Amino acid sequence: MPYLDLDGRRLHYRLDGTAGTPVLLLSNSLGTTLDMWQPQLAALGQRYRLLRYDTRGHGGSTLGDGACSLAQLGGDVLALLDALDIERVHFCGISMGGLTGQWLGVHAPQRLHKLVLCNTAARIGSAEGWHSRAALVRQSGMAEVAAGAAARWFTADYLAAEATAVAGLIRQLAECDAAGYAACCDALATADLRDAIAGITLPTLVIAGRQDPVTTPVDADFIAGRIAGAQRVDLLASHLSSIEAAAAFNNVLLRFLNA
Ligand SMILES: O=C(O)CC1=CCC(=O)O1
Repeated sequence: MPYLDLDGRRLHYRLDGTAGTPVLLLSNSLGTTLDMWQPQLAALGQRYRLLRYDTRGHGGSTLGDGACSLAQLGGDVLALLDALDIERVHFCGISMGGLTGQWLGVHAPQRLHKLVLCNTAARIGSAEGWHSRAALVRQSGMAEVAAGAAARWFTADYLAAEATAVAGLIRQLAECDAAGYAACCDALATADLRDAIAGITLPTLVIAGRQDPVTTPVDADFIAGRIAGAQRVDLLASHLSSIEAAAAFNNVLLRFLNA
């Protein structure tokens, strides 16, 4: 289990695949870990070296002094690339990870080849909503947020068909460090890249879930409309489309990256 030490914090990551092949960096959503990319490993790992990490305050990555902003989340990615001596990567992030990708596309495009933004928005939710969710978990722990997550993350059909797999993800969310989760809610509360992403010039693919109630196809249209030349795809899924529609997700991603 490799860890990167960063000023009293540690960042948990995994780098799998053959040295010399292009690196695809995968960035997780709020309340998940690098394990969420399990459905991508076999399909994408044949062609790409896969670099995954737990976002700050999640999984094996600690929070540090407690504060968290989108710039810090983006800075963690740059610190990881520097530490591993990797100049440039393809970047794929989902939801909060997609916001981190947008931040990198704006502030560090020289470290990226192609950008894949999945089930995300240039501004996710509202500051008020994130502040109240942060306050809830700081006060009462993860139980209430975990209880509502399945309906935010997956369609009813997927929940019925894959109850065991979903239960595992929800259990992991319930065990998430409340302080780490809340700090990332704080980061989401202030993250607003609606103007800034117009400056992104990287080849970009924007993926939405047709039934995503959190970051909707309209949010994806907004991003694709602001980034010149961005490609735009809808999948038959809710919020965690990389899990719910894994085969289609992998195909779309490979077609874009391999082109
Ligand atoms: O609310 C959720 O659990 C979904 C979500 C919002 C931002 C993110 O990364 O996940």
